[in-house]
Amino acid sequence: MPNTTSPPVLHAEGLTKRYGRRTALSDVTLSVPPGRIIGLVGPNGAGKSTLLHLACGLVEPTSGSLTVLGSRPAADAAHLARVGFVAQDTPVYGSFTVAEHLRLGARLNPAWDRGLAERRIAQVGLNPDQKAGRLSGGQRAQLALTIAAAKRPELLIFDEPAAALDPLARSGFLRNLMEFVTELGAGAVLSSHLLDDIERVCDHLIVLSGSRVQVAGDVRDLLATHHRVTAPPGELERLPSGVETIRVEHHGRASVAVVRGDTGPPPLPRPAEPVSLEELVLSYMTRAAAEGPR
Ligand SMILES: Nc1ncnc2c1ncn2[C@@H]1O[C@H](COP(=O)(O)OP(=O)(O)OP(=O)(O)O)[C@@H](O)[C@H]1O
Repeated sequence: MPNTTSPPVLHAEGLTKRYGRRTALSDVTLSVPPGRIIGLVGPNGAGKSTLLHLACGLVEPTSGSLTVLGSRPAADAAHLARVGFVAQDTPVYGSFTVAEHLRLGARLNPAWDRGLAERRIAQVGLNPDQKAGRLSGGQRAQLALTIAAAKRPELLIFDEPAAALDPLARSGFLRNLMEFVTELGAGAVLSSHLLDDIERVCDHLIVLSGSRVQVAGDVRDLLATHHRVTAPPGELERLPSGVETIRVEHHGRASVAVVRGDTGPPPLPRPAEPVSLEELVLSYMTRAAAEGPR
């Protein structure tokens, strides 16, 4: 079980990744304590997969640093075994059966939990003799999740794992993911465009947009420090110091702002209302899109 003396699950300082002249990730600095389920959200091309690929050691930073569970990503075989990765398209070997995938997993991973793998395959109704190439998207995602979890990693990384699944399959998949994380005592990073999913399973949020982190933190803290204020136009242009405007929308005779005040309830001229996680995320994404690349 992770404890408070464990190193941060992710720790980035000035992390930058360029592909040729294209900047995929720019000057990312963040630190996430262990044992969290981290939601990574952002528009297409924001840099989410790049951050996850850096965390798995699949690509190297151009500059800056990143540690995962206290070490350089994929530093050695032992570190590789501590991280389970499920890639965006949940790749499997089409001509291998489900059972062959499990045997391969056992051969490649010293801490392979055969009991967990076989129990999970039975629970989700996968036929061990079925060729993986004939599985549906949902079944493939379940197989990939089972393989990642049977490594008994300390951190599970998922790149849009549920994107191709129908709502019922997605709901089941997320429930399984939560069960695994609890059973393994592991942390997880989950990138998704589906804010409902993020809201359902994540307790830590990172919003990436335009290759930069727009906001990151504990979900409860973020919801406690962000508010919605509605006021006549003009009134929201002069907010007290210590209150940051994230986004303002004008609707006829009213303006609606999402604001951030980190030192208790913001001293606002109008009542502050709570925001949903979706509203918070969209406010940061809208602001980043309006600012354009920096
Ligand atoms: N191998 C690569 N070569 C060149 N450019 C790349 C490469 N991988 C990513 N990029 C670029 O880096 C930027 C970030 O891409 P990335 O895939 O990390 O975004 P994303 O947030 O995961 O997007 P999506 O939500 O569409 O999956 C994009 O502009 C993308 O075109």
